[in-house]
Amino acid sequence: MSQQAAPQGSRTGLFVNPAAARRAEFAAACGSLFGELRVADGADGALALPGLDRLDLLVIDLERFDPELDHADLARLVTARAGAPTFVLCPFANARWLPALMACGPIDYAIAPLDDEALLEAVRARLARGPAPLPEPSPRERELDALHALRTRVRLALGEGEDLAALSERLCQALCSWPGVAHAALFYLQPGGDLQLQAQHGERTLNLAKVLGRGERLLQSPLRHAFPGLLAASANTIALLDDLDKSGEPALADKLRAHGVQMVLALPIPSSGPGAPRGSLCLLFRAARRFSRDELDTLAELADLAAVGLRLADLNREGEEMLVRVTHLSTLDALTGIANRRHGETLMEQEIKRARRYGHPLALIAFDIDRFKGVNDRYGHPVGDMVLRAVADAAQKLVRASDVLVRAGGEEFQVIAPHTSAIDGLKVAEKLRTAIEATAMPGVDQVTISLGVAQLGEHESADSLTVRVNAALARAKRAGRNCVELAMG
Ligand SMILES: Nc1nc2c(ncn2[C@@H]2O[C@H](COP(=O)(O)OP(=O)(O)OP(=O)(O)O)[C@@H](O)[C@H]2O)c(=O)[nH]1
Repeated sequence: MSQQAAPQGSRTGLFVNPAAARRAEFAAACGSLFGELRVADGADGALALPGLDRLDLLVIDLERFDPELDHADLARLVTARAGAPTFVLCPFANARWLPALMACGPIDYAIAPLDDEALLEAVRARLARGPAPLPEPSPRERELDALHALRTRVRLALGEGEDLAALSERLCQALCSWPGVAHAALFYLQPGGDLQLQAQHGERTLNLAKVLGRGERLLQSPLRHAFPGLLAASANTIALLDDLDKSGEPALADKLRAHGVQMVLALPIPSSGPGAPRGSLCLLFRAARRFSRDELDTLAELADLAAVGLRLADLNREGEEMLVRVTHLSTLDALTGIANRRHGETLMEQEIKRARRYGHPLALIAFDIDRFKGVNDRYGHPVGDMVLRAVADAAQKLVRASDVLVRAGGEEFQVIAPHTSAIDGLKVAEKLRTAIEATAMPGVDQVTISLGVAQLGEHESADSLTVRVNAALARAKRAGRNCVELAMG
C-alpha cells in the first residue's frame, strides 16, 4: 500500500449520513477536496458500493444515527474498510460511539459541531496524511486492541438487557469476535435446576449438544469432568484444556478436532452470593495458544459482566411475571376466574367502538341467580360460592369464544356478545337459562337464572345499554324468574 496521499483531483471519498441536507452541506463544504465524492444515507448503501476499501477517505457523520439501532451496521462498515482511512464526525454529546467504532478498526475523528471551515481543514488534514492512518501496531498493542474490542462487544451485548436467551446468544456472538475463537457457548445453571446449554455460536457445523450427547441436565453428563464448559460450572473453576487428549475422553477429543477445535477454555460465571456459579462461558479455539495475564484478567472480567447480565435478565423476567400476575389480579374475578366488573366495562367500551366502526350489532345479556340469598342462608356461604363458580363455568362453556363473560357483582353476570342482534341475543339467553336449569349443583336444589337482553342502539352509551338491560332483567324477576325479557328500545 502506498504511503503517499493521492493528488487532490483524483481523490475519491464517501460521505455517509441519513439526512439529505447534511450530505448536501458536506458536499458544498468539502467537495473541492475530492475528484469524486459519493454520498450514502446509511451503512447498507455504503456497503453496497463497489470498491469501498479503495476509497481515499470514508467520512461517517454520526449526527442522526442512533447508537442502539445503527451500531451493528456502522461497525460492519468500519470493519469493511479494513484499516483504510476512515474519518468519523462524532456529536459531542454522543462520544460513546468512539470506543464502539474504534473496536472495529482504526478511525480518526473530530467532535461535532464544526463550522464549514474547521470541517474542511480537518478533512484536508486527514487526506494529506495518506492511507496509513496509524503506525503498524506491535503484537502487544494488537493483543490489547483485540481485548479492548472483545470487552466493548461484550458490554454492548449485555447493554441491550433482554431475556436470557437473547442475551446469551449475543454474548456468544461477541466472544466469537476474539481472534482464534471458533465457537463460543454459554452454559446456564437454572435456579434450583440443572445445567443446560443456553446458547452457542460460531462454527455452523458444530453443535455442542450433539458433541456432549445432550443439551440439558448436563451436571449428570458423564463428560462433566472432561469438558471445560461443564467442569467450570460444576467445580467453580477456570478449566483450560490446551490439548484435547488430556480430557481422557478420546471420542470427545475426536469430535471436537473434526470441527477444527484444538483447545477449550471455560470460566465460571459467578453467582451474586455464595454458592454454585450461575454457569460458564466456554471458548473453543482453532489452535492451542498461551494466554497473557491481561487476557486472563479480561476473560475473568467478562465472566463477571456476564453474571451481571444474567442477573438483569432474571430481574426483567421477574418484572414481566409480576406484571402478568398483577394484570391477572386486576382484570379477573378471584372466585370465578372470569372478567371482573372493571375489566368488563373496559371490554364493553372496546366492543362498542368496534361494533360502530364495522357496523355490526352488539348485544348485552345480564343474568342473575334466582333467590340466591336463600342458597346462602340454607347451605352456607361456601356452598353459595361453589354455586357461583358452577354457574360461571356452565355459562363460559356455552358462550362463543368471542363473547365476554363478566361477573358484574355478587350473583349478577353479563355476556357481552359482539356480532349479535337482539333476536340472536334472546336465543343465547334462552340457551343459558336452560343450561343452568339443567346443571346439577352438588348438594343444592335446582338453580335457575333470570335474564335481560338488549341490543346496542345507534348512538347509545355503555351506561344507557346497561340501564336498559338491567331494567329487562328486573322485569324477568317480576315475571316470576327463570325467564328471559327483551329490553325496550
Ligand atoms: N356465597 C356468595 N354469596 C354472595 C356473593 N356475592 C353476593 N352474594 C349473595 O348473593 C345474595 C343476593 O341476594 P339478593 O340480591 O337478595 O337476590 P336473590 O336472593 O338472588 O333474589 P333474586 O335476585 O330476587 O332472585 C346475597 O345474599 C349476597 O350475600 C359471593 O361472592 N358469594
